Amino acid sequence: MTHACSFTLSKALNFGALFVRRSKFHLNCLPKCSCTPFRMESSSSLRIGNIDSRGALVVLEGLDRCGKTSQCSRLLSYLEGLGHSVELWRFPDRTTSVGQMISAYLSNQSHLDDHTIHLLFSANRWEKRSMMEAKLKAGTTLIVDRYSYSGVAFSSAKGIDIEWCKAPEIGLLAPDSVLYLDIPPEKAAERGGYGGERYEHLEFQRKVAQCYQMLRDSSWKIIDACQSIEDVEKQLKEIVLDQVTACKKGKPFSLLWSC
Ligand SMILES: Nc1ncnc2c1ncn2[C@@H]1O[C@H](COP(=O)(O)OP(=O)(O)O)[C@@H](O)[C@H]1O
Ligand SMILES: Cc1cn([C@H]2C[C@H](O)[C@@H](COP(=O)(O)OP(=O)(O)O)O2)c(=O)[nH]c1=O
Repeated sequence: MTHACSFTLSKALNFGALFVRRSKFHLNCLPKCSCTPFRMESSSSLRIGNIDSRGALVVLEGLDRCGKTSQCSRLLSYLEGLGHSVELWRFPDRTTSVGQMISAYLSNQSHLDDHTIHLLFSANRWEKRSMMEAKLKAGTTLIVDRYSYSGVAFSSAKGIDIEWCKAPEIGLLAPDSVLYLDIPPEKAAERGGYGGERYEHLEFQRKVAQCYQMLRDSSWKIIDACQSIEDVEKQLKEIVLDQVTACKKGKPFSLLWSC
């Protein structure tokens, strides 16, 4: 078990280092705005007429306890009720061996260098990337609880350079919509349920909130998460349905890092 873990860890770190190196190449080669839409050719695309219909990639982001989990499951039921193909995903995905290392770190059972854990979070997204693309192309909408923005916000809140944090995320699929559940850190802390996990401290969450602000782009919708669960849900449903419709009509994919 220890062996398997250290093997995976070394693989993940090699992979991370490779990405940070390759990202320099990417940064130099890509146009300034790397979210230029493009079509990904594949025989497995769902083609309706001459349109590449696909599922939407919808990401929920925000501080711990902002209400992501509650809203993700409501969105899932809503879209399923309308007859859409939809799945709920979350990052970190703690089911993989990389995910188990992350889980041990978050629950303070292991200690890792800040850069190392950052690359593991990123590797955890990369190991799901091809599955993500396949699902979307097959027409399934993915509602994702946390994504690259969490990766960058939480690591840069520790003082790591933000561009360094973004680098290993370059080339992942860009979300069609990022729903940011906005809540003052003090309010989120009042909701309780802060367990023993590593980042569940008010002072750190304040820094994370500031870092999230630097990541906002045109794909973001900011929702006041202090409203009732039902009011938040109503707003999210509208935004998500618009995206699902746009993607069904063949909205092109984009890649991170979004501008
Ligand atoms: N809009 C809301 N108003 C009040 N309480 C909420 C709201 N949304 C979620 N909660 C409660 O806050 C806690 C954390 O919600 P959860 O959905 O697990 O957040 P997250 O997944 O972002 O950590 C839960 O007890 C949940 O019932
Ligand atoms: C996805 C991701 C999460 N995190 C952090 C955010 C959370 O504090 C923690 C675990 O996420 P999660 O299990 O979603 O916790 P919660 O339900 O409280 O939101 O990991 C990162 O630091 N980097 C990442 O890339």
